[in-house]
Amino acid sequence: MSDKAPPRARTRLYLITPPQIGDVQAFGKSLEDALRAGDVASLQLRLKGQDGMIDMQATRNVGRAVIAMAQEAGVAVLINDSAELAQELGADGVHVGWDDMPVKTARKLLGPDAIIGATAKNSYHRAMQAGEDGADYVAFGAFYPTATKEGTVPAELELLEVWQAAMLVPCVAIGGITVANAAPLVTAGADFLAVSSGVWNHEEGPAAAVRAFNAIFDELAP
Ligand SMILES: Cc1ncc(COP(=O)(O)OP(=O)(O)O)c(N)n1
Ligand SMILES: Cc1nc(C(=O)O)sc1CCOP(=O)(O)O
Ligand SMILES: [Mg+2]
Repeated sequence: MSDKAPPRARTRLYLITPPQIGDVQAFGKSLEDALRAGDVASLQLRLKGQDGMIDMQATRNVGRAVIAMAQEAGVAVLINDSAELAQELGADGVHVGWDDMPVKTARKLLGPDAIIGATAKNSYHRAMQAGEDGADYVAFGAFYPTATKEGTVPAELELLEVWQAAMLVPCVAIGGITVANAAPLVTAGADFLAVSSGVWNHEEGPAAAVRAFNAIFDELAP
């Protein structure tokens, strides 16, 4: 038996919805095209009101339109902030931040098979705690400036390097990621890149963005 750590897996894309969606049908079509364009590991429904809090009704509307389609395409669907809503909508899991439900509580509610992700911002300590509490991944960020979320803190590549070398819990990189700035995060050890505007606002459209991210992952695959 070998005591060597298993080889690192190829980095994968973790899509995050725009915070507001005006036309749910048009978004559904755009998402379907994006999911057909290349590998996408997961999709987070992150619908926010003007106050930055989860928009429950928008999440329900978008969820009913896209969750089954994404799951049929092999994409795990997570709901931002609300484990209860994840349960109600039949999603695969929830992403929780520092001010949201604790990881342990979400696990109790959703059970052992649910995917529970946790925000670590730029804190290795918070990430360790989330891993100990049973998170399936930890998310470091923000690696680049972003207009999608207020109040982010800058994160350094070294967090990914150190985490990848020492820990088995997968790490996600988030914050202002585009096809133009993704490569260093892949090389540093991110298991997943979580991307919102870098996909939905790509100049050639979301499907082209998914293709371009996957080309980067292929090129830099370990
Ligand atoms: C994959 C991923 N990472 C981090 C976050 C941020 O979560 P949080 O700090 O709770 O902030 P909001 O997204 O709720 O504004 C995330 N959503 N997804
Ligand atoms: C939701 C979120 N959380 C962040 C964090 O640093 O924890 S940054 C961020 C915004 C992600 O969207 P975009 O890809 O458009 O920058
Ligand atoms: Mg949150």
